[in-house]
Amino acid sequence: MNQVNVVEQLTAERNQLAKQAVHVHKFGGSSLATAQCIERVVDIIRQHCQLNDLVVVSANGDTTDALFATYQLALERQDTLTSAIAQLYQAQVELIKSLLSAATAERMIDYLKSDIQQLTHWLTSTPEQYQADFLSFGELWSARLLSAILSERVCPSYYLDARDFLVINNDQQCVVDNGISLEQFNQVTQLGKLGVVTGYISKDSAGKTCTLGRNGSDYSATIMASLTGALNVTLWTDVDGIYSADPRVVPTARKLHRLPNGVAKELGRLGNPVLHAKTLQPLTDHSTHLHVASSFDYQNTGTEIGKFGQIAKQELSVTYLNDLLLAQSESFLGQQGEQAQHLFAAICSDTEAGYIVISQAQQKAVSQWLASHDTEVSFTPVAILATVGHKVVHHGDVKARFKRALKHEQVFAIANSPFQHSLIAILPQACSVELLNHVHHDMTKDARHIGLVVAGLGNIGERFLQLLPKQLTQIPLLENLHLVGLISSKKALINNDGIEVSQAFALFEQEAKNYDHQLLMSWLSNHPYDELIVVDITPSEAFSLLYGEFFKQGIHVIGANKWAASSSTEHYNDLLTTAQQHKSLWLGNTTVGAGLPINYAIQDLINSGDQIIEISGIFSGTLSWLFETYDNSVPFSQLLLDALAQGITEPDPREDLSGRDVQRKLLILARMAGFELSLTDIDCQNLVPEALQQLSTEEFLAQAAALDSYFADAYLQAADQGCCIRYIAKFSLQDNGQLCASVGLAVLTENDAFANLTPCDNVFQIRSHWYQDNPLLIRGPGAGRDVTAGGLHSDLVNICRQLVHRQQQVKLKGINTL
Ligand SMILES: Nc1ncnc2c1ncn2[C@@H]1O[C@H](COP(=O)(O)OP(=O)(O)O)[C@@H](O)[C@H]1O
Ligand SMILES: N[C@@H](CC(=O)OP(=O)(O)O)C(=O)O
Repeated sequence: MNQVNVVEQLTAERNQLAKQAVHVHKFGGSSLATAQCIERVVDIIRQHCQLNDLVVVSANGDTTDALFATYQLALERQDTLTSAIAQLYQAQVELIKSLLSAATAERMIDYLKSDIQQLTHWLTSTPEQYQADFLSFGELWSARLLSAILSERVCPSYYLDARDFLVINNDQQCVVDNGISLEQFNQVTQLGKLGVVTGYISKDSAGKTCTLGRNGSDYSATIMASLTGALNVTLWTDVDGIYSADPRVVPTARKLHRLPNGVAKELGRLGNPVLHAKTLQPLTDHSTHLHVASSFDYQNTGTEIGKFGQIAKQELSVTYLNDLLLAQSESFLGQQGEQAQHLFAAICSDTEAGYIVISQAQQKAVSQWLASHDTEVSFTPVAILATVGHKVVHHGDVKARFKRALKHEQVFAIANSPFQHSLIAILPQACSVELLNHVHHDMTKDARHIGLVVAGLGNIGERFLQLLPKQLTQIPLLENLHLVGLISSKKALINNDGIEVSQAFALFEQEAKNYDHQLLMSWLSNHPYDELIVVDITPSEAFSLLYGEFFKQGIHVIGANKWAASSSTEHYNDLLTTAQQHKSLWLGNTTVGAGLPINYAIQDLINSGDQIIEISGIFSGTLSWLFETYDNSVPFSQLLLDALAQGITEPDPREDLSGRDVQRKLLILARMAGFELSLTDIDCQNLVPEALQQLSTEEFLAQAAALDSYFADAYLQAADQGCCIRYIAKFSLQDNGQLCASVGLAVLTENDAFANLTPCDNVFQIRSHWYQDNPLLIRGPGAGRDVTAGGLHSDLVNICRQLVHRQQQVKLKGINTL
């Protein structure tokens, strides 16, 4: 068979199997520690697995530790061995009894008794011959138990002892013999059932049991994926992802949402317990997706390991390994040093200084190798502390920061890592909690990645995006802000690796897909950012109805859209409560007065202890223009058509004349000022006579002259008294504690503060306890492309300022989950 045919056949086999094993789920010991944990795992399997997936399990809880301790007692011939064995037995019996029906439990206990008999025999005769066989019981018991539970409660299931098929070369590297393993796997696998496979254990080519090393079940899982062509591997553990440092030790650790393959490999090699050093080895073609998730909080998104763009590559983390040895010898100089580094897969080395750093277990092997070279060697206990990130060795700034962080510490050397993704400091003493926290802080303090989604790409949206590139370069607070989503009413473009801001519109034109609500919501709930901000520049009520969902996901909203802030009291209060519960921020600077700082003024007064008693003014740019300009020299309807032609009114000017927009704005301000009010509490004068209200836009425009006499009369009556007419909004607190609120046409004296505005300007007058007789006035452009887009940018900077120091809580079992 030629090469192509072999590949084709292998691919065909893989594909066939891929249909069977779609997903490999690995549950670590912590996820299977107690009956309650196992119940949770059964739930996860029920929800996430399908028949023919594979489940790989570790020993329950600390069983492997207990087995090691028992083995040690056996080696030392200690009297306590019998009671240690009894404890192993008892722990399993308790799990079996609490999770299975009486009949199945009885059968399982019979199997267990026979295992105990077997292992007692080994441990009391020649334990050293049976170490691996003995340690294998942890995974065997765990797989047998889970499979029995699944068969009783979920689906047909069977357990597989990996020693029945998984063959490795166990001299040092644990390399899998894929050919034989696959062939034997095909013989033992059962179709139409969910297989539960033992992690951690395998056999060598002579059929002897061997283990894959501590934490080796992760490696078992990726081996299974590679053998079966599974496209996904999920490592379910007790933490909801991989963090920038061990979260049990570093409370400020950040979740790494997406880890590039090479970086994950390096983290595993340098001590991160969530990833065994070899976990990524079998996934050479990178088509399999690796995912770390918490079995204690399985709705929460974990860490994805794969191939990602620039944003994921910026992440840094810190890891450490204690109990290592620094081996110094002439033989570690030059080429020989390189050979030794490779042979012992040293943690790090320096072939100019003549040393390698190895694990304590390697001391004997290294000594033997050096003896054959006839050179002296000295071994010194050391630890390492490393900063890990994509190609960090090439980042002078990261290197400099790492050195600065260690400036006052005792460091033997900063060594060359054999891989480009880490910088490694060798410490003459164990890495302390303080040191780890200190270095982690210095390396990651500025790293919070914020995703930005812009919804609504109309006039203001376009301007907002045009301003964005410059904002990102000139405002330090926006340093880690990435545009990741663009949404119009029909299309959406989402890119986790970031959308180039200077080409946002072109990219949207080329790459946006039809808007799919389901897909969008699922992305929003699984986004890989520390924080996500949605800027709503749509006029859509439907989009505003998503705010509640956004808040539940911890997503922040900047709304130019008035619907949510002026919705019913019940809905509005619900939104506020949900946002508060989920620590989501909601800013709406531009809903009233575009970029004018009316919201800041109100908030500042209230936060400072003042009480607002009245707000009034002209809140509509359109109505401001119309009444500032109208002098009865041309009919009102003609002025209205002029305003329409200039884009000053809405396409249907009745939306402006109805007063509803002003009514909503007054409601928003009243709520901002701390009053509970609904739209119906605000009297609203509709300037469109009833007869014109139901017409189509065209019909209305054709009959607009019907408005003229009303406005001419109003104007002339006012002018007779030296006054003018303006559309005013006002709420005020009455002596009886009631709020009186209305919007409508009012007659003002010519020198009134509201009577002499630049057409289109807004004016806001605030009376409070501190500003009673001489009220606070804010006036200026209250609409328009630049000022509204500018107001949205003001909200964006404001939100980023509030988020910059925010820390997300680590979801870690035992610390904050059950
Ligand atoms: N950088 C890190 N990110 C996440 N977890 C870490 C990290 N460093 C150490 N840990 C710890 O690793 C533990 C998970 O590893 P492990 O004991 O192998 O889990 P399992 O029993 O599921 O295989 C977690 O409890 C977590 O606290
Ligand atoms: N039970 C083995 C193998 C393993 O991978 O366990 P865990 O998934 O709990 O780290 C050990 O404790 O080393």
